[in-house]
Parts: sequence; structure tokens; C-alpha cells
Amino acid sequence: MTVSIEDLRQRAQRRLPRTVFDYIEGFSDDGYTVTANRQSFDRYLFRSRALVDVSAIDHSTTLLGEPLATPIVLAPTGLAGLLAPRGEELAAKAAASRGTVFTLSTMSIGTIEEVAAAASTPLWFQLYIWKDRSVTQSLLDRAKAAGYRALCLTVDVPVMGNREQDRRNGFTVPPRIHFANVLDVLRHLGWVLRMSSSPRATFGNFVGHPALTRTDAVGVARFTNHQFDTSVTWKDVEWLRSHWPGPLVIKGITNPEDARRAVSLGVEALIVSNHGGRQLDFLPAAIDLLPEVVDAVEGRAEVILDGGIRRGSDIAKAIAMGARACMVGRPFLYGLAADGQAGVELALDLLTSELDRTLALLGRPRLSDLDRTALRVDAPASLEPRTSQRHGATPTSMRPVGGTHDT
Ligand SMILES: Cc1cc2nc3c(=O)[nH]c(=O)nc-3n(C[C@H](O)[C@H](O)[C@H](O)COP(=O)(O)O)c2cc1C
Ligand SMILES: CCCCC(=O)C(=O)O
Repeated sequence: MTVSIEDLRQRAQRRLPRTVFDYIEGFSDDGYTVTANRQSFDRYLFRSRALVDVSAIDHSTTLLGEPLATPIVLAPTGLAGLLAPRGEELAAKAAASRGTVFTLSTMSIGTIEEVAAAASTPLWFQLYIWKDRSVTQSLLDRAKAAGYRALCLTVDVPVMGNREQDRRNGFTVPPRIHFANVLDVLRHLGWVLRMSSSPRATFGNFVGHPALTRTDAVGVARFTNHQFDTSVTWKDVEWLRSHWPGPLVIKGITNPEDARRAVSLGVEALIVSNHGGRQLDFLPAAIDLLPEVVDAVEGRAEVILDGGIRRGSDIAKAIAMGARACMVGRPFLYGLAADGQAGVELALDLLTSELDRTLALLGRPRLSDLDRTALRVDAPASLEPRTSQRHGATPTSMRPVGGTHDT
């Protein structure tokens, strides 16, 4: 039975070849940050109120002026179309059916146009700035023409983080079968068969780009490090501000100074994020970064949190600290791998119903009832840095997420 995000994670793990599952779970270096993202939620405990009328729970909100039926937005994730054929389209449809936003990654398998055609929800487009600025310009033009509502500039990938497991696995796009993984791929023939109906297994927005030929498989880090511009600065944010007609969101803010600067340039929303622990290791947990960014912004932009959300209670804590909404990455990818669109819907439903239960038990029936008085900060949990090399396991599997089973 699937009653938690952890259950979905285990189903995803069973359905996917190991190299693909490892890519989702991937983290940089020693995995301090990916572990901290989960463990730090445990430092914040609730203060509940008794005898409050909680007969009408309301978890709806607005984001960038649009209504959201749930404060959970789907984060941009590259290569989601490797988990299920037309994976990005399925996830976008799931978001639409649950009244929330899907964010399409620059590095998706499905194209900007395909995903826009599949979904009837406000879509956001996540941008990585390419060295070849004509590529960047064309991405913007395509996203604009396809009706994407907001542009989400990710600023924490000047270079790709050190994903050691992907390197050990020789993970490429398209994924290759080689001596070391042939048995594992054979054990997941269901995935192979399902994916045979996928229109492609490479970065859809760049088909035809000279760097991506039909026959060559490319390493993700190698490819992105060649294509992404390492010289991006605030000047580019100013440029985007004047060239993108809709709301501008910056993803990957960890420092209050940067938050103030973004706000001064008229950015409408900030995403406090350490990229799910996949980029700079030894950044603090996302939830610990949140309060100082919220305080720096002083209500002049909306603040979104992502990183480590696996429970509705995590969302309640982030909103109590001042987040307007949360993004989830891996939780919806687990759902997508486990059961396509229905799996993404299940991930959203599980988190939303856990949030509802938390609001009722807390005695704060509406999201707007949540503020910092709903929380108390406990002693820091001890965070043990761990090396993937030493333990050969991913951090999320080392500590049961949600206290069910471990693998
Ligand atoms: C498989 C995978 C691919 C990702 N690809 C992107 C991407 O293309 N662009 C981006 O801005 N963030 C990307 N991220 C980061 C997510 O948007 C998000 O910040 C992170 O997953 C949040 O942490 P969580 O997975 O614990 O929810 C990716 C994350 C994962 C797990
Ligand atoms: C697939 C290209 C990069 C995606 C990304 O940002 C990530 O893996 O975290």
C-alpha cells in the first residue's frame, strides 16, 4: 500500500534501472546538504492550540497573483521524461488536475511546445543561460510564444555539482547499456518496454543542436558544463527583467544579501533552495536558510522554499516561517516513475492531505493562520556528514524518510 512519499520512493526504486534511480537521488560530494535538508525539519516542533474549530480546513493560496489549490508546486527537474514516456507532459497534467503549477526545466526530454500543448495549468519555464546567447534568446522566445506564465532563472548551477554516483555509473543521455549495467537493465525490462514509446531520450529542447547528435550519448555534467554560461551575473537578471514580459522568479537564493538585490531589481518571487543538495555541498538545510531570506525580503517578493519536503508537516513549517508555497522535486519524480500521471497526483494528494491533518491538529485551519508562533525551535539535530563512497548508499535511504521502511 502506498501511504507516504517514502512508499512511492520505494516503488520508483523497484521500477527504474539503478542508474536512472541514482540520478534522481543524486547529491553532490558528501551529501551533507541533502541529509541536512531532511534532518533540519526535525529541529522545528509545533506549538498547537486546543479547542479551535477546525471543521473547515483551507490549504488554498495564491502565487504570483494566481490561485493555487494547494501550496505545493512541481519543481523543475531535468530529464523527467526518462522516468515515464512523455513524463513532463504527464506531470504537467497532474499539476493541472490538482490546481497547481508545473515548472518545465530547460533540460527536459519533452519540449517547451509539447508540454504547453498537453497542459491546461499555468506553466512556469525554468531557464539555464547558455554560453551561446542565441540559444538562450530562442528558449525565451519559445517559452513566450507557448504561453508560459513565469520565467524561473536558476542561479545555483554556474557549474554542475559533483554527482559522484552518476560518474561511477557512467550515466549518460540517452542512457547507455554497458557491461556494468546490462543485468540491471534486463531486470527492468518493463521500463525498457515502456520507454520504447517515448519520442526521444535526450534533451528535447535542443534536438538538432550540434552538441547533441543522434548517435552520441553525452554525460550530463560534461554537456552542461560545456553549454551553460559561467559568467552570468546580476546584469543578466536586469536583461531578463526587460526582455521577459511576465513575472520573473529566481531559484537558488541562499543569502539575504542576494535576496535584497533580487528584490531591488523587481523580481517577483525567490526560491530559497540548495538544489536539493545537488550543487554546493555544505550549504545549510533549505529550511534553515528560509527565515533570514523572508526577513530580508520584507514582503516585497513572494518566497518559495524547496529541498527535503517529504511530509505535509514540512510544508506547514515552511509556511509558518514565511514561505508562500513550497516546491517538491524528488517526491513527484517518485510518483511519476511509480505510476505516471496518477503517481504524480498521488504524491500531491499525500502531501496535501498530510498538510490538512497537520493544520487541523495544530489548531490553525487556514494557511493564513500559520506564523512563527506555531513553531518552537528545538536543539539542533546531530547531522552526520556521510560519504557515498564509504557507505555506498544514498542519504535518503540511510534515514527512513517518514519512518516507514529502509532499504
Ligand atoms: C532529478 C533532478 C533534476 C533536477 N533538475 C533541475 C533542473 O533542471 N533545473 C533546476 O532548476 N533544478 C533542478 N533540480 C532541483 C529541483 O528543482 C529542486 O530544487 C530540488 O529537487 C528540491 O529538492 P527535493 O528533491 O528534496 O524536493 C533537479 C532535481 C532533481 C532531483
Ligand atoms: C539534466 C541537466 C541538469 C539538471 C539539474 O539541474 C540537476 O540534475 O540537478
